[in-house]
Amino acid sequence: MAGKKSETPLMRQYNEIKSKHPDALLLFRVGDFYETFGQDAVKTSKTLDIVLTKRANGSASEIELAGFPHHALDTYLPKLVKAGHRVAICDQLEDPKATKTIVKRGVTELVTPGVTLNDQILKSGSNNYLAAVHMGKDIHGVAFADVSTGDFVVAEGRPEYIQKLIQSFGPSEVLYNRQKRNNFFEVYGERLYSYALEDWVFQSTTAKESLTRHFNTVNLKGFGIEDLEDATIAAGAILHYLRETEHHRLEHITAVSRLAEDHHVWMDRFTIRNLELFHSNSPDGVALIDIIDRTVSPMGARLLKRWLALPLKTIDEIQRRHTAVAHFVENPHWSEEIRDVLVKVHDLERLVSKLSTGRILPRELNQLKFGLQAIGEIHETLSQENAEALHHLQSQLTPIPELLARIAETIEDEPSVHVQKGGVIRTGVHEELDELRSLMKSGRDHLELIQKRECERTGIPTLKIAFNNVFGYYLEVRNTHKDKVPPEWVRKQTLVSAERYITDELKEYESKILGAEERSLALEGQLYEELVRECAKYLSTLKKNARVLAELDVLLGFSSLALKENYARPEIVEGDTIDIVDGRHPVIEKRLHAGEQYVANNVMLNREDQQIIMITGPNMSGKSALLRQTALISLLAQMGSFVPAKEARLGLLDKIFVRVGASDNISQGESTFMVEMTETASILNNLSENSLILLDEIGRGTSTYDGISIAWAIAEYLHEHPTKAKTLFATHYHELNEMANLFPRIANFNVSVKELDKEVIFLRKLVPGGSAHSFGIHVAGMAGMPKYVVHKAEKMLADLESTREKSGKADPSKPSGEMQMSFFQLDDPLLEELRDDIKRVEIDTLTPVEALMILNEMKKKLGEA
Ligand SMILES: Nc1ncnc2c1ncn2[C@@H]1O[C@H](COP(=O)(O)OP(=O)(O)OP(=O)(O)O)[C@@H](O)[C@H]1O
Repeated sequence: MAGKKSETPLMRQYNEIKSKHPDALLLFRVGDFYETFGQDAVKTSKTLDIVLTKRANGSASEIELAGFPHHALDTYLPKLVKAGHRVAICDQLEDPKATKTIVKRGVTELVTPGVTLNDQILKSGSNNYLAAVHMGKDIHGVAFADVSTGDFVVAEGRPEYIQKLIQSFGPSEVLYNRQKRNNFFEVYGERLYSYALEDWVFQSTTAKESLTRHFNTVNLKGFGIEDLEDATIAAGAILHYLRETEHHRLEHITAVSRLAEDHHVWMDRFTIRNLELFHSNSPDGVALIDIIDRTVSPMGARLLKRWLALPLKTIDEIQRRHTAVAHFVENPHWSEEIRDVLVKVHDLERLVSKLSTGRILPRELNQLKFGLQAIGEIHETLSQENAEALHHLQSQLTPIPELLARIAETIEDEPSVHVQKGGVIRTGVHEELDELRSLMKSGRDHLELIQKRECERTGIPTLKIAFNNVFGYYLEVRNTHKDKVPPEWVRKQTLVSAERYITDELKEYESKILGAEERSLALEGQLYEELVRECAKYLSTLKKNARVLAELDVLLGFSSLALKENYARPEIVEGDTIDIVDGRHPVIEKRLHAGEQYVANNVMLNREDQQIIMITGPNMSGKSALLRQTALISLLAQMGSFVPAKEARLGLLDKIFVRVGASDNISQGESTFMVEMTETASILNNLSENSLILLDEIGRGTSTYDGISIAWAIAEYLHEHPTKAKTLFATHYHELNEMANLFPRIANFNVSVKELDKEVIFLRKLVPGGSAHSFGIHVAGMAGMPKYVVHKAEKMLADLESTREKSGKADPSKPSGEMQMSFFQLDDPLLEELRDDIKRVEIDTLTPVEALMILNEMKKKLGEA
């Protein structure tokens, strides 16, 4: 305990530092070791599988202890952080030799899952985001920062939007306001790695001050976030946390940018999950990103993820990307050459961050050199091509030949790992350094001469000169030759089989050599720092270059994908058509067994005459694949990629919704019908004219009639809704085929199968028309059900169908008067008035209280009638 009299000074110092970081594991540097004590030691020994010991705590009490050598930090730190610990690294802040009292110590870095620059913790192709969420009254603000790349973005909007962003960005750590803990977990769930900050951090003025101070600006107007109060507060919380974790050199965070909700295609988190964009939903599955990622640099891989999470909505920008990809596709050899150069760029973005924080290693400076070389070459190649499509990239790429030359002239080709070890700065860079080095060399040469001379003089053949830290250079004599040692040698140490001696001459040269060495190392360190500072002047140009190279990498990746997988350039058109010829599912087509061929299909949707396609077909026929491929083709197109189809004419989408009937999600433990309905309800409340909606077996989470009725009602709602959102509805309720007769913009298609002697052969071709029955029993047979079960089921079905036909009841496909009546076609005057009331309501600006008042008003009208 702090302040206890019996405590050793070391433990007193430890306790004092630990009290400032109670929730972090404190790695306390003692000599060559990092030590942990008490509960920290218990956790550390468990996580790292190292020995837990006990030692007297300077008093009668004992304390647990676990430690490891300081050079093992790179191995152990990632393990601790990946196990979910926050780790405070406490170093010795002064040379122990320079002080007579206890060495000064302090925390130099607090490493948490969301804040780290450690290459062993970071994944090269992914960003490592720290997020902060500020929950305003109705609007939430979010900020994402990746200290390893300098990325810093903010957004604000309704909680669903922020949830979706959090899902897309996948932060490693999320900061929130301790006072709003319950609310935070209610909205964002318990699965995130989160950390609570105090309420005062989430204040508008504090945040603004901290941001303007960081960016050295008067206000935040230049970043376009001035009016985003909640987002600004979140961004402020991030900066606060970075300071708290001892990250003070953040010059590489050069700007904060705003993610505008209306700039990108809206996909909610259910859609992202159901389309398996980033993760597959089955253990052995493959996600879309795994198929489309053909990038060759980590920066490209990260940018691709960003593009996939945020597909574009502006025709010009999308077409600019397509045109560049087309250019690469048309010039494959030339493109491959650029890719070969890009491979050499390394992770320029992360190198820039290391520059800014001053933690760049000599060989990383050489990587920067190769990156600069590559930039020069690529710039040159792009300029020669002089293609309109590439102008945008070429014009933003800025070679920095002077910096390239400076690094090349200064750093050795094969420098040692740490500058403290020397051997980093080239000869010819600094006169004094060269002199010191030759002094060291001649000193060492002279030592060799001494050794030779004394060998001859004394007749000791095995005499050798060596060095240790305790008494410097010495002469070592094996015991057998002890008697030949001259009297002027001074004995320093006796070993089992040898003795060690020093001489005046040896010490004279030692001081020359050591003095030169010390001075030369100091000088190298100084020159290295100067170079790093010089490089840091180019931070923002380097960052911009990194960004351009990342974009180039992604576009080249798209072209490689297009060539290898036979993708075509989509035509982006004004209007609302989706017209895909011979479309394929990008992931499934790669996962078929040998000999199987993916069957391509056409899909045509528009708001005028084919708004909703009702797709029936037996289980396993390929309905889900068809639905998803339609969304994925649009999504790929709006990211800037070519698409797996022969042709595609695509009107821009602004929202994509995918919902899957409950039982398809059973593996995720979310099979309740309630989840299915909640997810679907959120689509119906967020429709837009350019939405694409995919409903896969919606309604099957409940009994058949319930399910058919709900599916029917949803399809009818979508048809009647003024947005006329394009919809693909997969179902094995063939009863829904009746809807095509009643609603002009609903069309029936089925995924065809051939029946041969009660065998079902999947043809996987989408053809017009409904299907007569559900084939479920055939599939049961295929699945190896005992024959008895299959026959019994066939008989039961036949019986049920004949009973139903006789009674003519409860079949929504033979609509009763009520079923046919559409909500929007009611002709009762009172209901009409109510309908008008509803239509007048402006949901966007409606407060809950106003909604209640309107409802009350309507109830009154109904009561009076
Ligand atoms: N067009 C296609 N060409 C070749 N194989 C396909 C095609 N579409 C689907 N498949 C194969 O069929 C399998 C089942 O497809 P899918 O899941 O789309 O069927 P489904 O009709 O939705 O079935 P369920 O109703 O049981 O969910 C896929 O995993 C894939 O292997």
